[in-house]
Amino acid sequence: MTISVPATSANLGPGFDTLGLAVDLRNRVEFHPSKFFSVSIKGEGENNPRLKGNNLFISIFNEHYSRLTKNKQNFKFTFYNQIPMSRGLGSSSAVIVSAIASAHEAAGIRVSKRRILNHALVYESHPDNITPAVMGGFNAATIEKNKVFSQKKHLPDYLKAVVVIPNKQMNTSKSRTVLPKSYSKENAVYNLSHTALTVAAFFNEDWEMLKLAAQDRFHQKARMKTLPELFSVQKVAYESGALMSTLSGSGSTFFSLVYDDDSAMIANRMKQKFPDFGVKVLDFDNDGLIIER
Ligand SMILES: Nc1ncnc2c1ncn2[C@@H]1O[C@H](COP(=O)(O)OP(=O)(O)O)[C@@H](O)[C@H]1O
Ligand SMILES: N[C@@H](CCOP(=O)(O)O)C(=O)O
Repeated sequence: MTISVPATSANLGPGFDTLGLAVDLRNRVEFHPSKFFSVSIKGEGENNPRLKGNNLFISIFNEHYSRLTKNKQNFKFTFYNQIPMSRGLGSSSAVIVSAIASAHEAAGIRVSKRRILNHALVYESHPDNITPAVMGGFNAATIEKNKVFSQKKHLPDYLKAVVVIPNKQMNTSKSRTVLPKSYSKENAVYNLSHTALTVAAFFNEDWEMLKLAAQDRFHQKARMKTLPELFSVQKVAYESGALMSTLSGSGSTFFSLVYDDDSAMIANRMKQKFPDFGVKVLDFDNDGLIIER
């Protein structure tokens, strides 16, 4: 059995804990029952000994597998990881979603994507990464009574993501501690109106509106100050024609949405200006969680 889940870019400027989209960079896991438990990792995390044992995936998988089957069974897991960890591309969401889906598959129980998403909320309290990780595309999401309610927009092929990935890791829970404890009414209204406009621009495919809409007063500045080159990354992205350019999740990656025709030029500019950072041009992902039986 193979399960794969895409990377995600959350917040998209003003939509803190609300907006997110999926990009075509996937973590894939293959597994089968085995006499002995084993973990093999290829790609991101392959040199991290902490991931070879009871990592986040394994603990969530075990929790769900024993809840569903009341059995103890060993599995051999092989992970093919493309999503860099703690860089704001939703690696933890991908792991959470794939562990829950894998446990259901291993137990022979078919569940809806919506059910998997609601289980994922137990491990990640904000829905902006887990929703596109499960559903694909652009999503606006909220939580009511411990359930995720969301709306998805399919993203067209003529748009691409240019992601600039610094070496510096930014742990999400740590990065949430640098945020203000409260916001003025003026700033709250600012983010509310810009989030509404961002959502409308995505749904109406008014891409030229995104630069204005995707401005934020809640979280980006405080986080970007911990890696000030990110201000230059955003400036170069906009000078080069990016349609929107925002801190990806809690960082450190910077996400730009661009026209396909501009993507190679913008990526090359980024590579020239920021030679120490990784730069990738990615398709958007409209599938989310994929289960191959
Ligand atoms: N492939 C993976 N396998 C196991 N655990 C992972 C993997 N990717 C991420 N994690 C877990 O998620 C944590 C990173 O989560 P977080 O700081 O929220 O970063 P991100 O922005 O990438 O989601 C890692 O420290 C690790 O515990
Ligand atoms: N809304 C969250 C998003 C975190 O995304 P991640 O990819 O950095 O885990 C936040 O801003 O903290």
